[in-house]
Amino acid sequence: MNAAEHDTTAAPGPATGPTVALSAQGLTKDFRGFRAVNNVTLDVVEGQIHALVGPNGAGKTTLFNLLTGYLKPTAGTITVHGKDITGKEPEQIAHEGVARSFQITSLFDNLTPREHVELGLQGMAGGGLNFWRSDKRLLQFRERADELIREVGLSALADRPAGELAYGQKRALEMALVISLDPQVLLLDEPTAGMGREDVDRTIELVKHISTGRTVVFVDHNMHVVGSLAHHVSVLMAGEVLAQGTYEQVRSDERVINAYLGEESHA
Ligand SMILES: Nc1ncnc2c1ncn2[C@@H]1O[C@H](COP(=O)(O)OP(=O)(O)OP(=O)(O)O)[C@@H](O)[C@H]1O
Repeated sequence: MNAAEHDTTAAPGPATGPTVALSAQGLTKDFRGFRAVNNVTLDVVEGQIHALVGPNGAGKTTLFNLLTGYLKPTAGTITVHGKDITGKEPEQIAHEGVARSFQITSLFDNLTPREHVELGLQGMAGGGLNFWRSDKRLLQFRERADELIREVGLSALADRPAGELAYGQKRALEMALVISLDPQVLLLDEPTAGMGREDVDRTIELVKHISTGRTVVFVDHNMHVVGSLAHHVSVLMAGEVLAQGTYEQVRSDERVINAYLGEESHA
């Protein structure tokens, strides 16, 4: 099944079909002779939320790292809005409007959410991540920072040290940092990993909210999250795309049931 057949956002019209935001063609990654990603071809349609799922070791993280430039492919190409970004550095890919979620380790315990976002905005504005800049200079980013913090539901905690935030709140702060880059394509690596049900549901709503006007690719093991968010699902198995389609389509696919959804109980 082809992503183009499930587009929900592109205007009707030209036979060219929906716009592809991010595309992998024949993407392959070998680690010392072990093929972790094998000839993966997939299109992420602009404006859609695209899930990458699959059993442990299927190659999801490797594919994610290839798409964001943290790993270089052994073969194949990656394009963003038609532009070839294969082999480019993560920073160059970020310049093309592709951002990925930060890991929790990138937060500083002593800095508040507001300071984190202000510094992120400062870095993006070309000021670099200079902690010794004057408060006055940072003030210019305050308004936007407060807006982003509000968007992720952290206004009440804006001035608390990040080290005091609960796990789900730290993940929300990471989300604010990613969207502060104002990416067109947002890649979220297991946005609900390690969360309890309440935080999972909050994160689902948050991802829906921040996906407005953006394209989102996410990796997640939680089928409730995938079913709630994804317009399109690519199922990986042993480094290959086993099936693609809507959540309903892939979950009723015999190959997927055999290979993966049998594991759903411990997702
Ligand atoms: N740097 C590496 N060197 C060697 N093998 C690797 C490396 N990174 C990943 N692999 C192997 O590639 C395969 C795919 O791993 P990957 O982490 O991409 O899977 P995954 O689908 O993300 O799994 P999980 O859901 O457990 O995170 C695994 O067999 C893994 O052991």
